Amino acid sequence: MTIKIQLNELTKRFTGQADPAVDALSMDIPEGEIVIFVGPSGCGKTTTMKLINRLIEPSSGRIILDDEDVTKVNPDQLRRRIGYVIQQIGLYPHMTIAENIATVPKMLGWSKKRIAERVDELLSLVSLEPRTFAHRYPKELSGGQRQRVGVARAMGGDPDVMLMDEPFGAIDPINRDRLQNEFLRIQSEIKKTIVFVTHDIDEAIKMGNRIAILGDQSRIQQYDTPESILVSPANDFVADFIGRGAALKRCDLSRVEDIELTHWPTVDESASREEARRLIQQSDKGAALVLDTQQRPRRWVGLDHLLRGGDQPLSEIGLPADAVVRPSATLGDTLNEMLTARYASAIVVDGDGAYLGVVDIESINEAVRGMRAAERKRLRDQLEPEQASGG
Ligand SMILES: Nc1ncnc2c1ncn2[C@@H]1O[C@H](COP(=O)(O)OP(=O)(O)OP(=O)(O)O)[C@@H](O)[C@H]1O
Repeated sequence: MTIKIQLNELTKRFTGQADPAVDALSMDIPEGEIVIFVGPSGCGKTTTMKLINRLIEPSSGRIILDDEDVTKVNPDQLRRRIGYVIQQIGLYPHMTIAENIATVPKMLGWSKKRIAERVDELLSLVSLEPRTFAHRYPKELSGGQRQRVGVARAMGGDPDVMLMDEPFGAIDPINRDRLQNEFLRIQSEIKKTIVFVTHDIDEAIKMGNRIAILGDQSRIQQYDTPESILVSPANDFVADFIGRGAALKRCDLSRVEDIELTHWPTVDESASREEARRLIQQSDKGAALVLDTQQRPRRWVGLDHLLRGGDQPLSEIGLPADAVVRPSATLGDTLNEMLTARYASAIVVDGDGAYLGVVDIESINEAVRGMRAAERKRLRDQLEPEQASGG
């Protein structure tokens, strides 16, 4: 892991303020990752961002970018290496979209041709058709479109680092979700180092490779991957901040393919009712899954259905085999399916629809226990070398 930005005892005291707004913040920001600052209102997130690009000058401490101390370099030059997106977007209203995006490339003295190409490229990247949007003014765009222009403009000079201060804060939930997904897609291609501020823990978990949960004066309460924060919050502050839904949120980070599936008795749809009954009675389950000739689940047949008499074939009794998921489904989505399913379980099938296994409450419980155990092991492994050297 290469460290892109290092903050070293970074402190900001505003004049006339008794306490520092940011107090001796030290952290490493890895290259190519999205690091999220999340914390309550007024804890110092925005101030910290502005310290990194020196829109606010630190009272003390140092900022190291690419192993170079940039605490004292020319701030204008520093800011050309760092893109900045703010919540109110801050597009220049009297400039067209193309001119807005061209701001930094112009300052960098790029040729007209190179700038025009870059503007087109960036508009396409954020899914705005250049011919339609390049010559409009900001007021002729929707909020979400303006937000995308904000992101495109911050990327104008192709900076390695982007600071994004609640970039999707003012956008309605549906468009917000879409912009987040689009942004993650773009990031998977461009792999910038991104510092992203939000006060929404769900956004932090979705967007972050790492999350820094900040308390007052930007004091780090925990700085770790979303998984680790959800499975083992470092203290009560973090636990309160991530809230009661932590186990459920953790489920959104795991996939069916990562867990052990449960196996229910399966029976061919041409088999006899007698055979189905024998299979169920031999198992510890109350039902069997009827599969067609291509192993695709068709029906759930329970003992009660079989005991009810009649001579319809297995394919015509029981209940439809609904709640079907693929291995790539998240456990969160799978839980959702399970809640509406007759047997409180979801059937897992491969790409051809053939039966692979079942996820039930017990498999989810088992998965959560496994995550906790893995987390405990990780913490032990972290502690041991320290104990060895300290002891
Ligand atoms: N220019 C300033 N002069 C004096 N105090 C300031 C200044 N800017 C911010 N502060 C104070 O510093 C603290 C941190 O503010 P900051 O804007 O960094 O918080 P934040 O975590 O980004 O909050 P929010 O989530 O509400 O945007 C606050 O107490 C704020 O009042």
